[in-house]
Amino acid sequence: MERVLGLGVGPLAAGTVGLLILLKVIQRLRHKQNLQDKVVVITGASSGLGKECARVFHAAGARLILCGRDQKRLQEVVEELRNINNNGKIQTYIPCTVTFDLSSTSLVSSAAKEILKCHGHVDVLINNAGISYRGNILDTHVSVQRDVMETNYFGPVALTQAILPSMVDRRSGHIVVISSVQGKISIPYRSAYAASKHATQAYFDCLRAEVDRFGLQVSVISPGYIRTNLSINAVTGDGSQYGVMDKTTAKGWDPVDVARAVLNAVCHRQKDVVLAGPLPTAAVYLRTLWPALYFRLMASRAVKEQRVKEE
Ligand SMILES: NC(=O)C1=CN([C@@H]2O[C@H](COP(=O)(O)OP(=O)(O)OC[C@H]3O[C@@H](n4cnc5c(N)ncnc54)[C@H](OP(=O)(O)O)[C@@H]3O)[C@@H](O)[C@H]2O)C=CC1
Ligand SMILES: CCCCCCCCCCCCCCCC(=O)OCC(=O)COP(=O)(O)O
Repeated sequence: MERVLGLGVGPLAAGTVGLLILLKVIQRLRHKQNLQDKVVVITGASSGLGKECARVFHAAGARLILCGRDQKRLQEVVEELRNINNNGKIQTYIPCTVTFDLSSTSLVSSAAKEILKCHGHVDVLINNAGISYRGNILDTHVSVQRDVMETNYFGPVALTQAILPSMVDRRSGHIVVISSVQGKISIPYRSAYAASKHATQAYFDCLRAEVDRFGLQVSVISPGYIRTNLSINAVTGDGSQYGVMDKTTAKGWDPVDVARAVLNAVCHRQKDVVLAGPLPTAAVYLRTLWPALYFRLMASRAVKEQRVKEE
C-alpha cells in the first residue's frame, strides 16, 4: 500500500495538493473582476460599513449610486468622495444618490426605477443597509419582529427582485448581501435580528442557484462585530432606540477592513464569506457538528446576560 503506480503516496499527495493550489491561483487571477467604470449600488451608504464600501469602490473607479433614508447625510458622503485626490491614477466619478426607506416595498420599487435610470443598468448591487435589535422575546412586540424583518429581509429582497430582470437581460451582474455571523448562528436576545439574517442567507443561497445559468453572481458576506453605530441604532422590544455603544461593537473589526473584504469578494466572485475571529467561526462549526453543546452554551449565555441586566 506504500506505493501507488510506482510512486510513493507522500509525493503523489504533495503533487496533487500543489496542482490544486496552482489551479486555484490561476482561477483567481482569471476571474479577477475590474471595477473601473462599473455601476455599483450601495444601500445604507450614509454611515458605517456602507460608507466605507463607498470609499473603497469609489477608489477602484466604480460609478456609485448611494442609497439611504437621509439625503443630507448621503450628500455629505458624496462631497467627501468628490474631494478625494487620487492623483489621476484611476478615473473616478461623482456618485449619484437615491433616497428611500427600504422597509416600504412600494418605495423600493420606485427607487429601483430611479436607480436604473442613473446609468441604464447596475453591475453590482450591495445590499448593506440594516438595523439590529436588543430584546427578550417575552417582552418584544410582534410588530418589532416584523419591522426588523421588513428592513433587513424584505427590503433587500424587494430591491434585488426589482433590479434582477435587467441583470438577467444583460446576462451580467453581481448581487451582494451583508448578512452577519448571526445569519449562521443565533445568540440570545437577538431573535428579530438573527431571524432576519438567517432568512437573508437562505434567500440569497436560493437566488445564487437560480441565476447561475444566466451568469450572475451572488455573494453572502457574514461579518462578526464591526465598529459602527449598529448597536446605538438598534431597536428594542418596545420599538424604542437602544442607544448604547456595546463593548462588543466598539471592539469590533475596523469597517475599512470589512469594506476591503467586500471589494475582494466582488473581484474574486466569492460566494459565501465569513469575516469573524476564531471564536464566532468555531461557534458556526459547533452549531452544525455538535448542536447539543452549542444549545447548552447559548442557554448559559442567556442566563448570564439576564443576570447582568437585573443587577
Ligand atoms: N456593525 C456590526 O457589528 C455588524 C454589522 N453587520 C451588518 O452590516 C450592515 C451595515 O450596518 P452598520 O454599518 O454596522 O450599521 P449602521 O447603523 O452604521 O448603518 C446602517 C445603515 O443602514 C441604513 N438603514 C437603516 N435602516 C434603513 C431603512 N429602513 N431604509 C434604508 N436604509 C436604512 C442606515 O441609513 P440611514 O439611517 O441614513 O437611512 C445606515 O446607513 C447591516 O446589514 C448590519 O446588519 C453585520 C455584522 C456585524
Ligand atoms: C470548539 C469550541 C467552540 C466554542 C464556541 C463557543 C461559543 C461562543 C459563542 C460566540 C458567539 C459569537 C456571536 C457573534 C455575534 C456576531 O459577531 O454578530 C455580528 C453582528 O451582526 C453584530 O450585531 P449585534 O447587533 O448583535 O451587535
